[in-house]
Amino acid sequence: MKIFSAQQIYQADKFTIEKQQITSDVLMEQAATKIFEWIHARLRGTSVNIQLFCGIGNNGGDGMALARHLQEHGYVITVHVVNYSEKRSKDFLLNLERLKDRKIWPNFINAESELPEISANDIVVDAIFGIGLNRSPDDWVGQLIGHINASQAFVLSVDVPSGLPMDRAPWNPKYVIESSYVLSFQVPKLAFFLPDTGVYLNQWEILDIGLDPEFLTREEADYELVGKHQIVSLYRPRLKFSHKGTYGQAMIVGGSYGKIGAVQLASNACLSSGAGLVTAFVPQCGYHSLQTAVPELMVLTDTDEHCITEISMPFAPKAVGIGMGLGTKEPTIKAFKDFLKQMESPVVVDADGLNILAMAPHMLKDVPPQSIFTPHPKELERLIGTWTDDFEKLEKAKAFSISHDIVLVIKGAHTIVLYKGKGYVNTTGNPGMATAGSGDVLTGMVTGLMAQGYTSLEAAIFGVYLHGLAGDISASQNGYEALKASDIVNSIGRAYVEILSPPDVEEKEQE
Ligand SMILES: NC(=O)C1=CN([C@@H]2O[C@H](COP(=O)(O)OP(=O)(O)OC[C@H]3O[C@@H](n4cnc5c(N)ncnc54)[C@H](O)[C@@H]3O)[C@@H](O)[C@H]2O)[C@@H](O)CC1
Ligand SMILES: Nc1ncnc2c1ncn2[C@@H]1O[C@H](COP(=O)(O)OP(=O)(O)O)[C@@H](O)[C@H]1O
Ligand SMILES: [K+]
Repeated sequence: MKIFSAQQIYQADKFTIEKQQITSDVLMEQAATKIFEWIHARLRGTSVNIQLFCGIGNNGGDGMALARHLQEHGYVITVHVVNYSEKRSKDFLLNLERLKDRKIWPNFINAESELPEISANDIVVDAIFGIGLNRSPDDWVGQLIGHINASQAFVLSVDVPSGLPMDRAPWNPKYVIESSYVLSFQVPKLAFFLPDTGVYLNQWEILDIGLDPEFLTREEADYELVGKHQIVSLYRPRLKFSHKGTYGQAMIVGGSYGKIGAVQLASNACLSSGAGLVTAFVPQCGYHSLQTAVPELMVLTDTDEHCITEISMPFAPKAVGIGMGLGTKEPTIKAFKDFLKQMESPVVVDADGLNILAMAPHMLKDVPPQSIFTPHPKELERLIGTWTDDFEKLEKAKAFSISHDIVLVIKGAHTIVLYKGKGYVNTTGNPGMATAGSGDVLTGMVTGLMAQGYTSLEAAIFGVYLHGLAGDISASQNGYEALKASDIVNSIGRAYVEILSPPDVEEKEQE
């Protein structure tokens, strides 16, 4: 699913109005009707107090139109107009009049007003600001937002949580609605998926308000939300007359004294993701544990007991994942440097491999094109420097990925894969995966997919989704806290089964 910028959403709006020869208030009515239907399907006329807070732009207009539908169906409503500007939008005014025609008189709130009482049992509809927010809310509006947040009422946001900008961090983190549920129009918004701004919403859902499909199909987006539908289209089926050679020989290089487990996790994940043959290259201290723990694995060792000093590959692997538990000792750095010089096809670089590159950026020129980097936030900062907010981080990361021709996997709650200026936002995974070794598992999986012939970009997108899904399956069985990285490996098989199962009704709708 495409993720459009606010600018593109306004364009879609304009295109739809022109092509379908409708007025803008028809679109607003469609949006408000969809929200009403959503609420009505759940409340079925329950006599709960619904307090609507409406701004004076089109987001507020949506709120006013919704208020009318709610009232017509007998709901108990209070309508507040958050009167933050004299520049009221045309469709807001139209819907204000329609409300007054039905003898509903909103309560106008301005800087001098007392804050309205909100009970924890009320439902708040948040229609103060939408995607048009372009500066900090005034202090009195910010205080009203704080008051709503403190009420503990269920807050349903129209389109976006009010006060949340679409292209930067909030000016004042307290002046943003903490939304229980966001009903967002037509397309998901990037801010929902980034760590600094995603915290303002609990759940979200997309409502189709009838923006023109021609525009939605034709318009290119900088970011895409990756769901099961996209993943299924990347899947490469196993062939009946195949053999292990068909699925490639993968190599996992890493480990140092006390950190052999990282290689074990990655190698196991590589095997379970479907690679035909997997060989681990480790210092000698890792030999026995790996041979015992993973019988399917072949093990090669360095001449050194405790760390890697020279990476010799007696065969040409189809894919290599390197870096987990590697350490950054001088001889290891040299071995890594020689390894990069020797490699021509893309490699997957993780953990200390990335730390070495951050310490010695001149080595970046030796990284084969289309290699995959899988940094967590700290490793990313070492590579690209600090950032002021997530949006700047993404711009810097994109520039890095383009200049080095790297598929950059920015790990997090919503991992984002960047390549050639485009971002792919993942939708699987859970907080149980914030545990030691889960990144090693991802590296093994992505390497295993490359061994099977997936391109770098496909392996990154598919691997990240599969990894998150395996984590979700593990969490559904044992909860978040007990989830260990090895559980993720054990769920890879079920994750494949889930990907290949026919879509259920909800998934079909999202396609
Ligand atoms: N294509 C779509 O997706 C549709 C969008 N609609 C609604 O329209 C909304 C966007 O409406 P608007 O463009 O009118 O913008 P908003 O309703 O988000 O904001 C209203 C206006 O307030 C001003 N403003 C911005 N920040 C301010 C601040 N901090 N203090 C005071 N004033 C400020 C701006 O001039 C802005 O246009 C969407 O979020 C959505 O709710 C719907 O009406 C239907 C169609
Ligand atoms: N809150 C979360 N929600 C979803 N996925 C998460 C969350 N926290 C971590 N993960 C995932 O777990 C992995 C952690 O990787 P990393 O930090 O490198 O772990 P390690 O270095 O211990 O192997 C990443 O793939 C990341 O996306
Ligand atoms: K809103």
